[in-house]
Amino acid sequence: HRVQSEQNFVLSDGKNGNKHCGSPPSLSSSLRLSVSQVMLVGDSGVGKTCLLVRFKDGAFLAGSFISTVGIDFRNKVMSIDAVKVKLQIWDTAGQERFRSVTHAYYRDANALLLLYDVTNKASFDNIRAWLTEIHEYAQQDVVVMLLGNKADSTHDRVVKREEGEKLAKEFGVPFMETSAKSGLNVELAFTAVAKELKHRTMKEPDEPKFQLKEYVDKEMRTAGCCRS
Ligand SMILES: Nc1nc2c(ncn2[C@@H]2O[C@H](COP(=O)(O)OP(=O)(O)OP(=O)(O)O)[C@@H](O)[C@H]2O)c(=O)[nH]1
Repeated sequence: HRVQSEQNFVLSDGKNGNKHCGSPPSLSSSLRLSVSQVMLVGDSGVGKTCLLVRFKDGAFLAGSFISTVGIDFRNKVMSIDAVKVKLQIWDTAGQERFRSVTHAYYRDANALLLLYDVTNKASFDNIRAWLTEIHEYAQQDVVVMLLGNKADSTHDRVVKREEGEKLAKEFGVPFMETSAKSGLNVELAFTAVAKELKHRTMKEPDEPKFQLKEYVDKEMRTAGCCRS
């Protein structure tokens, strides 16, 4: 498949060549490491691979559409409040025939980015089925965020932003529109999830609980809903 997998993340302290692998190091706050698994799910063609490539490489995969086979992953380390958050991001195949492969990975996911394509009504209508599947296979406390991708395609749009907002509200999940092509909200989507996961695993006793939905809503308001 087009995305090359990465494994064995190593965090180096950059001073004397010491390396800290696996479990969170406790030397200093700048070396604290939170590791989380994020899965991209949704119908085939909604733009899961492109979203991941945009986030990881800052590029858009233009040209012919090559469907993901099975599952693939890439790592990205983000700096959240002086903590290194390593996201292991699983790019799943949207095609029905790979569904059993995807099911096997749900259990280990800490967060799910559930995508539909704003130019494809069926992909939006299928979100309910995806949420049922998530409920069945994923951990009860998994973080779920709904993303309406391809928001750059103004002429081909068939799903209004308000429809996405309404569906997300019904299921109590945060929502934003994204574009792997323009970069709209891509960084924000992953940052929001990384913040939530970091707070869950490394919350200081006196730190207030992080409110993911409030954070997303505030960031969207600040940016006038659209930022890349
Ligand atoms: N205009 C536009 N096109 C996009 C965007 N994201 C993806 N595409 C296009 O949509 C097609 C499918 O993108 P992929 O990322 O391969 O879709 P996928 O969800 O990974 O598909 P599967 O691997 O089959 O599950 C490609 O032709 C992309 O170029 C976007 O934000 N805007």
